[in-house]
Amino acid sequence: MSTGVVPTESSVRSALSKVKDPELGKPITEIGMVKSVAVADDASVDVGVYLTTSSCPMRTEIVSRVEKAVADVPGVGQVRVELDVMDDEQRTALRKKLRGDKDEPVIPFAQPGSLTRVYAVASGKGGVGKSSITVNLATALAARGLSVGVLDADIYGHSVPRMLGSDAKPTQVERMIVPPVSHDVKFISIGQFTDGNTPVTWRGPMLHRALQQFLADVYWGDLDVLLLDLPPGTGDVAISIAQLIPGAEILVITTPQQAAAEVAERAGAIALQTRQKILGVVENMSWMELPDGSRMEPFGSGGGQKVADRLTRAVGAPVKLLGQIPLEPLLREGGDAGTPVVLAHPESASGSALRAVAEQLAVRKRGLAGMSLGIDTTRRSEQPGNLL
Ligand SMILES: Nc1ncnc2c1ncn2[C@@H]1O[C@H](COP(=O)(O)OP(=O)(O)OP(=O)(O)O)[C@@H](O)[C@H]1O
Repeated sequence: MSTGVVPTESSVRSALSKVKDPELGKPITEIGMVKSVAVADDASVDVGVYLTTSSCPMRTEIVSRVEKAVADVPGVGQVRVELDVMDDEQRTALRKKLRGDKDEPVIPFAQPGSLTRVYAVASGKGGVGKSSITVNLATALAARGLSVGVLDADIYGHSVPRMLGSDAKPTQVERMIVPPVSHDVKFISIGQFTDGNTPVTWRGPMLHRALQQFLADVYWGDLDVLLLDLPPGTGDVAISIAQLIPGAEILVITTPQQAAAEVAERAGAIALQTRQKILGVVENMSWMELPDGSRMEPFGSGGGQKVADRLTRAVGAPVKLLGQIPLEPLLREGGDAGTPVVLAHPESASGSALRAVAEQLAVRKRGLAGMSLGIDTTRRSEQPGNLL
């Protein structure tokens, strides 16, 4: 581009300050990723960029962001990007910059004053669509401009990566784990740390430790919302979450079916023991629309409202049915293809219903919805996991 303007190193650096690392979400100039900038007489520019690790999965994206930003600087001719890898000292400096100088990482969401809303998505039974709903709510909230993370703690299913269409592995910078991003959602899954489809058979303490690590060692950045996809049932993980993030609120997923509603209600009742707040109930697979426009209810009706009513009575404050999601092939196809239905077909029946639930979560003011269950748990069963 010959505009007569001569590019300077400072104009190039100022353009680079607008380039963010795709995973860390920070300007590359701030986190020590710009190694060098050289502007030649012929107005071509050489930029040296440090990657955090040599196996950085985002290298192509980083190069293209840098090339584009520099090429847009008036007067710049050819742009060449040369990659290098940070040494240990640089990585330590980066980790300290992002996480502070603490030896033991803390769980940011458990700190007083944390602005991240943490929603634990729970169901009594497997297969009611908990992961599908988690992923759709996450991407719908991200599409609304919120900064969103998903922690897939479903040791039996860990289907979040597939539903988000990404098999990218997290990047490790010393002890800090940087989550991959798909559809603008940062995500970490137990599945990223195991081989293929090997079932995870961790129990109690090991699982607790893994969750603690995912919450403390993962660099989530400043999230507006963190969604946790819990394994079905209550048990160990729900108790761990309650201990690790006492402020997490429970979103209960059920189908309209009586039996599913009963177990979902018990899953919600775990909150009574852990004193967590219940955010609301979502009923999935509520009806199927037939070609003539009529609705068929393969799983019966009323389960979601029943769970909401029973939980309302149990906690003594309103628990709302936040939405009913129809059974629709597009939703399953979105999950299989890795593009959630709220993005692939936002106007579909299931897409609209899910977006309406996301809207309620997005506009929710902190501390207003959900109720603190001021119940003395000490006199209840000592083994809350036995509830189910
Ligand atoms: N409303 C829906 N319409 C069509 N298919 C759906 C719907 N909800 C979920 N499914 C499909 O049902 C299957 C189970 O859903 P999903 O994996 O989300 O359930 P889950 O409760 O997370 O299960 P698990 O706890 O076993 O991991 C998936 O194939 C998903 O695509």
